[in-house]
Parts: sequence; C-alpha cells; structure tokens
Amino acid sequence: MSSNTAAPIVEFSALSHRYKNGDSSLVLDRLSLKARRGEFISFIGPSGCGKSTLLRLIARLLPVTTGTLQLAPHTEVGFVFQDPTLLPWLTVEANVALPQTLRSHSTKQRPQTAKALLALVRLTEHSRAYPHELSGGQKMRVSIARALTLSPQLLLLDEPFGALDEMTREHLQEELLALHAAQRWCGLFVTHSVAEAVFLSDRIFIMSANPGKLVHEVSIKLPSERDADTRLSPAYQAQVAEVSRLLRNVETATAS
Ligand SMILES: Nc1ncnc2c1ncn2[C@@H]1O[C@H](COP(=O)(O)OP(=O)(O)OP(=O)(O)O)[C@@H](O)[C@H]1O
Repeated sequence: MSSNTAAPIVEFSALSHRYKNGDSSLVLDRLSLKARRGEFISFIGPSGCGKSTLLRLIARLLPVTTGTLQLAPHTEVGFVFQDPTLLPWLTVEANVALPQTLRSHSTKQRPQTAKALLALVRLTEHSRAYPHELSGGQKMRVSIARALTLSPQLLLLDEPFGALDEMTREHLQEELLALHAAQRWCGLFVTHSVAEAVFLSDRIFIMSANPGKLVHEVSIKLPSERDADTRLSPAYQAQVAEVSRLLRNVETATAS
C-alpha cells in the first residue's frame, strides 16, 4: 500500500517518556518508528503500556524530553479520541467545521468543507441535527469527519471504536478504510482488538508494558482492498491467529 522510499510523515527514535506528576516510572522505553504517507499502522498491547501516551507525544500534546520525534514539514495532524467529544450546542455540520472555525491562521492544505466530509461519512441527512439526536456510531462518524477537516497528512486514532457494538464497529472499520484509500493520510491507530488491527493495518506493532516497548512488528499481507468478505478469508484468520499468539506471549511475560 505504501512505498518504502517515500519520506516519512512521522519518525521517532529512542523515544522515552515519564510523567512528572505520576510515580515518575518509565512509561515508554526507547521507541523507534518511521511511518510514511498512505500507511496504516496499529498499536496493540496490554492496558497501561503507553499507547495513548505515544499518540499524545506525536500530537505534541505532551512534550518530548527523551529521544527524537519529527514530523514532515507542514504536517497537519488530526486526532480522533475514543469519546466523540462533540459540542452539544452545535449542529453536526458546525461540529465538523469547528477546527476551521477555531483556526486563526491559514493552513498549507486546503480545508475540506463540512458538507463534503459529511457526504463521505454518510451523514448528509443529519447535518442539521444535534449530537444528542445521533447514535454512537453516527457520533463517531462526525468525530472522524471533524478530524479530517483540516486535510491532515497524519491521522491519530485512539481506540475510536472501543465503545461501539460489534456490527457498528465493523461497518465503521470498512468506512475508515474507504476514507483512507481515498485520502491517503498516514493512520496511527490504537486498539485492543486484534481482529480490528489486522483488518485495518499494513503493519501492527505489539507493545509490552512496564515499561512500554515496541516488541513485535507484524506486516499484514492482505490485499489492500478489504471488505466484509476479507474477515472470512483464511489469510485474514491466519494473521489474526499470529498476532493473537504474539500478544498473548507479551501479556504472559508482562504479568509474570
Ligand atoms: N497524565 C498522566 N499522568 C501520570 N501518569 C499517567 C498519565 N496518563 C497516563 N499515565 C500512566 O502512564 C501509563 C500509560 O498510560 P496510557 O494511557 O498511555 O496507556 P494505554 O496503553 O493507552 O492504556 P489503555 O490500553 O488502558 O488505554 C499508565 O501507567 C498510566 O497510569
């Protein structure tokens, strides 16, 4: 899906992190990675291994104190949180347009219109609705559309589908892949679901905890066009089994 020769959108090397206000133990221990345009990469690992911390560092919501972290020049970053975090007093369309409304300076990238994004996430008919009138899956679609408003080259997704039922979750995974195929941002995705990570990703990083490390990298060798039938294919199921086994080993080692 991606070329290995393209310049990285994000690159970090020997990236470590301690929270100063916490017990100051090491949360992330010397993580290194290069991610390129068009790549979809997932992070999976035991609870507390530092997945969210990693995304916050990449988004510059936390300061980098140890190691290096570089984004390609003029990289716009979008962030999708587990909670859709919509403003209840704004319509769906105004929520999607919010980053543009708040942005005081112009971006290099041309922003996408809220209307176009709502069409992409199949919510045109709900553009004048308020968040409380939407289902959980619809709210998450709005949240994704909002994150794409400033045409990011890098999209960070922190367990966005964790709170959704299985059916909705699978639909949204398919929609996310379609958006990715159309827009070719680099996606960094945190999840607890092996099946979800395999379905979405080009590469999966399995993390260990205490401290958090990238311990295994698995390349997903499935056709780039994936749909509901992909989940039934032996190749997909074999990769789910492979990642599950590696994750179980990591969790056993972490627990002991
Ligand atoms: N703001 C903070 N201050 C102090 N410690 C924190 C803070 N945020 C997270 N931590 C600690 O850092 C470690 C990693 O947390 P993080 O949320 O990054 O893990 P995670 O892998 O995303 O967890 P989960 O899978 O449960 O969401 C945990 O031990 C957590 O308690």
